Amino acid sequence: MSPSLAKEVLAVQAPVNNHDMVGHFMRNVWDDKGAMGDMDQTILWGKIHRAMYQLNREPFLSQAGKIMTDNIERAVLSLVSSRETGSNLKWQERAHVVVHGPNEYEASFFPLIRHFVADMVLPSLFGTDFIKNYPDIATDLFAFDANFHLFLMGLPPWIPLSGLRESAAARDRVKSAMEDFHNALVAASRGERTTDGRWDNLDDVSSVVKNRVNLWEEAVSELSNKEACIASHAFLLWVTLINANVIVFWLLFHVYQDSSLLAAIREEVSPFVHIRESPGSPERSTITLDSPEIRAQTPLLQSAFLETMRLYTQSNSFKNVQADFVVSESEIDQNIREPNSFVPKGGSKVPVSQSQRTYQLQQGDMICVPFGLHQSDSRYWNHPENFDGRRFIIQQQDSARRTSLSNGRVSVDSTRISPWGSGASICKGQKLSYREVLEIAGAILLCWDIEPAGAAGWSHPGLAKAGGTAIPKRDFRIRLLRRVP
Ligand code: HEM
Repeated sequence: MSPSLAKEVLAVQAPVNNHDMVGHFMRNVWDDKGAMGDMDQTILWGKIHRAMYQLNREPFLSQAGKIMTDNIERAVLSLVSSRETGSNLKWQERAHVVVHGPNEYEASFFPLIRHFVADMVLPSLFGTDFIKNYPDIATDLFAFDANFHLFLMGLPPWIPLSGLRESAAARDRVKSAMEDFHNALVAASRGERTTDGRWDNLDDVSSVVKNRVNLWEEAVSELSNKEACIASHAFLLWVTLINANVIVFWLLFHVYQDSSLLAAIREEVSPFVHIRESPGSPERSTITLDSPEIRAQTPLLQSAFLETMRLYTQSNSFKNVQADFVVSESEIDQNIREPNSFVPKGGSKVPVSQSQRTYQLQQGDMICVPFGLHQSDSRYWNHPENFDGRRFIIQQQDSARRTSLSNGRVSVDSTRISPWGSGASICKGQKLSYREVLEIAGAILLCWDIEPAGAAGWSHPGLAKAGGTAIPKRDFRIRLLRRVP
């Protein structure tokens, strides 16, 4: 489906929605026993869903963004470290870190990055007590997600397929953690304190999560059980962890193997990552991130980020049509899709008429918009199978902004892909994840040298199925050297 058609089909005012799909999804994937599909849809798609929009708005963005940035500044120099024990650095434990010498380590690349990113972002939404009480929540979430496609098909956990039972058990643990967390927040909002001290510090839970808990609590009093509420919290945890973490990994994977791109990105980002070295006592070295400037002044890093999204996100948007309506493809898309779509007229050829690019959709139709297909369509992209970190860079004639790129005024064109979806169900974590990926990737690129540990060099580890962005098929060991003394 061409981009202009996708935009029209998913436009906020188009008579389509995914409400039935969400009911089906929650039943199969999150095992909510049909509770969400059965509940009052005006409450679900009214105030409860609307509360999710706050994730893309202030004050949430500044508050959560600050917590995340503080976490990155505190942790990036200890991405791997011989001085920290594994107990408080889960990402090191998962990555099987081996210490080779002062400031030199070996680790499994994907688990290291995936868990590091999880530990940076989760407290900004769910607060520190949640992570303290459930330090293995990301591990469980990933174990569940490994068989996401089987759950989506509606397979019951007892089917003897490899790992399905374990994934279902991990899903149950995630749901039970969310229920415990929900109950703790409800108790705290009533002024009750837990006697065991596990939930004494819920002040740093984000406003959005607290608000959602309150709204669900109101709705739950009308419902026979909490299944829908718990599944909804688990869903938020899932969407937080299945894309950005993986994107950071693939972005680093491609940038580190291209020395000229790596050098150019480091040059571009370094004015906004302030490193204070402490030679002789490296544990006292610090970094601080200039968040607004990282978002405003790093077109090359952002182009590489978008290129990573183009190659690895495989988003599909499913919708049911609620009323008949008509959509039209743009002339540009028609010509790209069918370059010979000209018809003879008066001795010459003119583009096909608007009516030939128009489609009638009927109430009851089901639509799937496969964004990932467009992202790999050679009619839209030169050598779409290759990673080209500069692909989204555009010249910006009228901007005073200069970058370190040799050709002067440049910017990024983020309109060519829609990895966050489109329309009413567009990703509500778009802005937070933009900041998350740029800051984490930028800080790691400046603080660490990374090269493959195995003889196979940078050969691609292949792609495995996952609920969100495609993950690597096999382990990839790396050597890391800290650049900050
Ligand atoms: C690079 C990272 C991310 C990508 C590529 C991504 C992509 C997506 C996509 C494709 C959808 C479905 C859109 C549709 O159905 O049309 C979605 C939904 C959603 N995402 Fe993200 N996402 C990312 C990060 C995040 C993060 C970090 C959060 C949480 C803070 C988040 C929260 C959500 C929510 C709440 C929804 C459901 C929206 C709704 O149903 O209205 N996402 N995301």
